[in-house]
Amino acid sequence: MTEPLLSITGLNAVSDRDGGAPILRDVSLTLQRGEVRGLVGESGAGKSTIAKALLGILPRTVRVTNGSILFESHDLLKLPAKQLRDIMGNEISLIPQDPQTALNPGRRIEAQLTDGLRLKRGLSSRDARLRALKLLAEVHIRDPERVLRAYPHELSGGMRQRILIAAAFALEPKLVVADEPTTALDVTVQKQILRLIRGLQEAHGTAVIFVTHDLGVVAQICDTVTLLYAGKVIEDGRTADVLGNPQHIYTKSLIAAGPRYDRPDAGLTPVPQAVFEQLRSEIGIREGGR
Ligand SMILES: Nc1ncnc2c1ncn2[C@@H]1O[C@H](COP(=O)(O)OP(=O)(O)OP(=O)(O)O)[C@@H](O)[C@H]1O
Repeated sequence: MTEPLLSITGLNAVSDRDGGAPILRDVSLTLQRGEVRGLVGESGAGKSTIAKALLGILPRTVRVTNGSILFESHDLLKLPAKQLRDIMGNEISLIPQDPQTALNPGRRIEAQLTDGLRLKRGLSSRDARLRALKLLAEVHIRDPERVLRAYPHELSGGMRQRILIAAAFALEPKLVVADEPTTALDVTVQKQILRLIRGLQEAHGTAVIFVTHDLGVVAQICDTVTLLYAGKVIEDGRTADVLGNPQHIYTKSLIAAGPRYDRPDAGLTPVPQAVFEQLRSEIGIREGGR
């Protein structure tokens, strides 16, 4: 196998907000170029913490105590601020969760899409505009000329999310981190957006880390998946293997709990309490604590 694009090894983090409670417990995962990996787990599993560590935006109250995040040959946890800034936005970019707040309300879409192309890629205003028009066409926006002139509030939530996706791919990054990008959207738009992200990553050969709490989303767009619980990797592998032949009882229960994108009429079966007890004892979480 070729050298991975990204390799997280033995990552441990604690919360200084919560008296040093563990947030990540020995997390390791790899990502090949062009691979789409889902990071899945319930609220508090540590998905966003991993995404933030990748983007160099961990809050001050989260402290990494051990481990490395190798992106190509650089350990993102050890890189000087300037080099880290060069990588972020250029080689690693983010599709944020909330299209309502992620765009600057006071600037036209053109300015927001062309800044990076001019400042980081040295394109002239004219070339940056042409590139922005092409990007908008790639995310299937009709009438891209009008959209470039618009302010965010003049566009629907689905349109704004498409623009954020275009922006994330604009500089041809090697890795896009998508942080629950479809949570705020209704189900039909959600499917379109997932297909769009998959189409763009295939066309550009970009690797994607896709943060979600939804196994249906994983089934739809991820090649591989890492399932987390309480900051611990519970299962990891190719999506078809993990979903088709789950090894851990937690994974089995989650799949049974649905809703399944391929079984939309299946009922909801909550994960049994005994499964959480088993998980907590395996991980070494004491009663009531972390
Ligand atoms: N700013 C912070 N400072 C300290 N601890 C934090 C901070 N943000 C989150 N945590 C803790 O880190 C743990 C993991 O949170 P994280 O947000 O990574 O989980 P998640 O899987 O992304 O959940 P969600 O789906 O709710 O976003 C939680 O126990 C949380 O209390």
